[in-house]
Amino acid sequence: MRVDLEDLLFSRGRFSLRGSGTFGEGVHLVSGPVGSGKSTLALLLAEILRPESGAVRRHGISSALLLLQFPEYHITCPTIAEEAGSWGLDPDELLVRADLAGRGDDDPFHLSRGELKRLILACMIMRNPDLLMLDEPFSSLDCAAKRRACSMIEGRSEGITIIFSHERAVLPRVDALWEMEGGTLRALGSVPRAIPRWRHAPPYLTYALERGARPENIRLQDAREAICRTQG
Ligand SMILES: Nc1ncnc2c1ncn2[C@@H]1O[C@H](COP(=O)(O)OP(=O)(O)OP(=O)(O)O)[C@@H](O)[C@H]1O
Repeated sequence: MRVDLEDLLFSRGRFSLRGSGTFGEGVHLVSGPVGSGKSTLALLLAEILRPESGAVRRHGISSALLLLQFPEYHITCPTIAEEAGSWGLDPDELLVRADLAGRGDDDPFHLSRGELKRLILACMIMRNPDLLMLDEPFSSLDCAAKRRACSMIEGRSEGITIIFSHERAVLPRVDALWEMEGGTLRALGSVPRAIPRWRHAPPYLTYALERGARPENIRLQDAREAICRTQG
């Protein structure tokens, strides 16, 4: 199972996106500043946008889902329970998973944006597609909800998960790092070897690296453990 980007080129006004590389099984983080092109890449990978030249080729993938940055765009039903049904999911199970038990009869638009994001993310994780693309899954969430979203993502035992995010505080364990800068995608490689190459690494990782620590992954706890090991 993999997705190949072959010399991708996409232009919109003065903005151009370029990228090549392969997304294999596991969790990938495409990080980069606001406006660097992460959402555009997500739409190209989801085949919603078409490249000017080059190609996105999927191999061995039979199902794909894209979590849009604005979760309102996913809503199609007047109640949360019906929304669950539209995904082919059991409403009670979904509501527990999304920490929204007892809210099945509510209008999805009455949820806060963070609650809505949690709901749609839970729908997608429960559908378990081969290719799951998550555009800014942590925005609008508080720290506890970000941590819950991270464990949902880490709980996926197979398939390809690609996270597009500028989040630099609460992150999940990942297998590979990519960086988007000014429309250019750079493959940094697999974690942990890629961590020192990450220009927009969260401050806690930079701090750990500067002290000679070598975190095994990108989470705060990985940086803490690495510092502990270094200090004996
Ligand atoms: N529909 C559009 N029409 C014109 N320009 C757009 C459109 N959508 C995005 N852009 C521009 O394309 C560039 C890349 O935008 P994109 O949304 O992909 O960035 P991003 O890295 O996802 O940003 P963010 O972190 O804010 O989500 C930006 O300069 C943006 O202003």
